[in-house]
Amino acid sequence: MGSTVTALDLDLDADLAAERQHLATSRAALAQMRQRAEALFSTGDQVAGDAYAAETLGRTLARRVAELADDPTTPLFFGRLDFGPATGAPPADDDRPGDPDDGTDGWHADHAGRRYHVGRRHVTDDRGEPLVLDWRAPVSRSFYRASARDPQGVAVRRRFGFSNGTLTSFEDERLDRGEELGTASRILTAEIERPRVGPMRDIVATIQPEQDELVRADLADSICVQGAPGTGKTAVGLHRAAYLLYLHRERLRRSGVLIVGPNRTFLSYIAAVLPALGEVEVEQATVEDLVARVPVRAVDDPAVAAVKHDARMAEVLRRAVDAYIGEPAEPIMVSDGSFRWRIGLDPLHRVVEETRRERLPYATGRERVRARVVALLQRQAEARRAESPSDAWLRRMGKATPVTAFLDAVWPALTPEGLVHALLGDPQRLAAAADGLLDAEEQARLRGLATPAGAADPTAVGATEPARASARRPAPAGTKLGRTPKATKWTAADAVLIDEAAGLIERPGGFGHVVVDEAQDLSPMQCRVIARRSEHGSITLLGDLAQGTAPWAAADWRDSLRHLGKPDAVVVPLTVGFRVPAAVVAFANRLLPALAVDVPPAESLRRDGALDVRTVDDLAAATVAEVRAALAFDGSVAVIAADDAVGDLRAALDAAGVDTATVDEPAATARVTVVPATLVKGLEYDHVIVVEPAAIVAAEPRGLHRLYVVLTRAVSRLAVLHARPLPAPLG
Ligand SMILES: Nc1ncnc2c1ncn2[C@@H]1O[C@H](COP(=O)(O)OP(=O)(O)OP(=O)(O)O)[C@@H](O)[C@H]1O
Repeated sequence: MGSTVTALDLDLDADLAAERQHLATSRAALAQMRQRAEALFSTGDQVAGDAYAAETLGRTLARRVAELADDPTTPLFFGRLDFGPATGAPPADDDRPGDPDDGTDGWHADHAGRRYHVGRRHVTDDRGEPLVLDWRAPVSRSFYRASARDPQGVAVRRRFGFSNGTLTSFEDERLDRGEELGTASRILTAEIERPRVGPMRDIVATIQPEQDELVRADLADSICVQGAPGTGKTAVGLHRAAYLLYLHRERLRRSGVLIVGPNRTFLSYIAAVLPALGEVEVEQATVEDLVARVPVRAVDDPAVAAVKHDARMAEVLRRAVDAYIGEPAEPIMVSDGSFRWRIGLDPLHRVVEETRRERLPYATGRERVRARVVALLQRQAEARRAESPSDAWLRRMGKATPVTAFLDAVWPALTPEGLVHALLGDPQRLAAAADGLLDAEEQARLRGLATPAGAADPTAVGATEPARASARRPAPAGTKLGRTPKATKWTAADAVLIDEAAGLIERPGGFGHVVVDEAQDLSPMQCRVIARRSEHGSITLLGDLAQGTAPWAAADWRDSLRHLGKPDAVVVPLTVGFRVPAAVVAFANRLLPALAVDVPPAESLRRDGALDVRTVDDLAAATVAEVRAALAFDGSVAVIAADDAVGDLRAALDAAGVDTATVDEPAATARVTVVPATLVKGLEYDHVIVVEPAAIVAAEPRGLHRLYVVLTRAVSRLAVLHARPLPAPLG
């Protein structure tokens, strides 16, 4: 084709120029909104009535300023909706014009003939007219859900292409003429094929309809998303958090939203997504962070950890707490000036029994018993003195030595650490609590006495590779019980038990919504950690049973949901992959039959990408050569190997003059990261070089699952280098 300029080209140029103008106007308006917020912030203390009000206002305004930050490299809007003229009557079961638009209708008469730009946040001009609509606004929903079959009143959907914040192109779908691009959209393709660098980005511009359905699920709904690698589970969870915060701002600001991820590396990888969407107040934590009441200074043998993470421990602990509640043995006598009050054994029995039946948190129960004893004293005093005692009298009675002594005898004060310390340190106490739940061998393991099952000599001829690998690691020492809880060296599993105990003793505070990523790896007891924090809220559970690498990894989401206290949550599959190219998915999927999980197969949207599986003699030299070749392309490069091979590979790359980073240095400028296999879950890199799969598999009991995770990290290219034979399913 020649370069004849057609009328259509001129139209397109004019359109593009107009859109650029709208972008410039919107940016200027956002800058003004921010300036106004900053001006309010600096004068906030003058308008607020008192110091407290000034502080609250200051915080609100500071947040507003942060929310209005404009990142010149991210587009302020990414789409446009042109609603057609209102025609015909609305369907009978639908909203009427003028009804509040809840976004669930197919009738948009209120929007007929209007045009909206859809972006990351609302931007209005100085008269309050919208220049950009937040992607979470009800009307923006049509940007994600309208289709040729159900246009929802939209005549044209326009998507914009950007390069470094500059608007470079657009793509129209005339839904009113039955045109729809779906996943054939050039702009979607460019976005998913974009070379990855740095931390995770939001996907607001290209959320797909089945993802949007999850993102916009009701706050009351708990959902579980089962999705193959790269189907956007993490993205969906983060966008759901942002969406719920938008819709229920005040409520969730009070109760809070929590994101739980598998480790710090992952949390720092996703940390920038919510702030980029204007959400700066979401707490992100690992389960270890949530249970960090005690420092972890010891490591359990896997067989011991398995018992501590078992759901039966919840009942053991509950019984252990109950066992502290005793029977009253003698009456209470309190001297009160010239009076002496006496409460006999019968009423005391009734008080304890009644309180026990209420099944309150233990510490609340203790205070309830105290209050009931004081009430009995009060009744006697009133009968004798014919007047109501003062509050000070009630407080004094509550603290009277005989009352406290009674409480200490029948309902002693208890700390979570103290409870677990006593349970692990006292065989009789443990035997009583575990009777019929844990066998003698399991009880011995809890007390650190039993030889862990299967702990044959790891160096013996014929010992399995996992046994040899674990022999290279320092032997786990288990809990080192000191004389007091403080002097005890606790393990990570102990911290979970202590959190369970805390939940029995005190009523924990909860979040309005909790998003749990990589949830397939949670043990039943870890699920309960989260259940306690979402008892009155909802959860979004994200994971892939095929990627379960923990010894207690879930085999069925129903079990996890039960432990999470949300047995009725729906399990929704996501099956379209946005990360891993089809050829790489096909290679990794060869492992699936060996993983013993029932998961729906996923299909990749990506037809591009390259897979190269090679036998090599010298792994280090081949890795260096492969990294050099990868650096010729754009994007990030990761070398992934068994944990104990990482040091040598990094040294080889350093020696060859290749600058490398570790996963713990997210700000590092090096494009090459050397990643231990156990830390790569949830992450992605443009070009992935997997070194010696057999060693990755051999390093741990669920090594094949680990390898499946490792092989599904590549966005564009995967090279697999091996000196030993490939694990059977891949060979
Ligand atoms: N609708 C979308 N548009 C563009 N990119 C998307 C979309 N959905 C997901 N992605 C991209 O696909 C990649 C994988 O997404 P994400 O990490 O959320 O997947 P995941 O299911 O959590 O993967 P894993 O199981 O490996 O943890 C990310 O780069 C994400 O930005």
